[in-house]
Amino acid sequence: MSLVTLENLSVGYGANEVLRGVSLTIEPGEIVTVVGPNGSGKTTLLRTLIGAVTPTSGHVRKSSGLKIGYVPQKLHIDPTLPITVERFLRLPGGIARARCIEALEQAGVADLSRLQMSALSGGQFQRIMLARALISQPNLLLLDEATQGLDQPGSASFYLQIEEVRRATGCAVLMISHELHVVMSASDRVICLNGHVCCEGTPEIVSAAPEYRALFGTGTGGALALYRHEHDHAHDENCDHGFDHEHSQMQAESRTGVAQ
Ligand SMILES: Nc1ncnc2c1ncn2[C@@H]1O[C@H](COP(=O)(O)OP(=O)(O)OP(=O)(O)O)[C@@H](O)[C@H]1O
Repeated sequence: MSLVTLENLSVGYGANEVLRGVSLTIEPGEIVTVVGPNGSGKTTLLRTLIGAVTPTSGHVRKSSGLKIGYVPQKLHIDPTLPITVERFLRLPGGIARARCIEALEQAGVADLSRLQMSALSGGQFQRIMLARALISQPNLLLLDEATQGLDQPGSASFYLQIEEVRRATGCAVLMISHELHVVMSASDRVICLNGHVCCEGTPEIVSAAPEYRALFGTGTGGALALYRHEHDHAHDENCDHGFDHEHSQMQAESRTGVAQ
């Protein structure tokens, strides 16, 4: 049974309809990446999943026993606040120390528990956010641009950790990222969102960074050209991702790891 099923979901803020007719499923244990241009509704999709936004129409069906862990796009902690990593993770109350340590281990940062939150590097901070999301032992992990601000090795390492978390816990992962060349190596499926689901398919690894940069620099059309479009639906006039299916001959490697 699917962990989550979205049926014909539409979401808006006042008169601004951000998502329309979105249908998708998340299966247990799969890693799914959502790509799409700025403002295409990616964050809104995640926020709808966690119940922070109410859909205007359609349904969100969750399997019984679904537990979601959420790593938000940004979390600001007052740098003058003296608080250790362990204390921060146990803040909600009732969290056993052993569970806290286990989550830190799953996030690959067991050695950071005694550090001050203000002393963490950007990459370490995100690992702590990951540990925080893992504390409740979720079977669905949502990541919203979780590597924003990290350098490429930092991002690659973070996503390898996500794969390790999936291997160790069996949780499904739904993540948003712009770093397609890194993220897609870890993804089973990519969903292209632009208000609606433009298309979805299996990702391919882009081998050469210059090609990646060239494509990424061309905006949405380039970014979305990074994976093969394996769908067979006809595009309607609302789909404006600007991708020419006849010119998708990207150099790609087999699923061996992150791009160089
Ligand atoms: N709380 C809100 N109130 C009103 N409008 C909002 C709110 N949150 C998002 N929007 C609008 O909804 C649209 C989609 O925003 P959303 O953050 O979901 O897109 P996104 O694809 O995640 O964008 P980005 O890639 O820039 O993070 C944007 O036009 C945004 O201005």
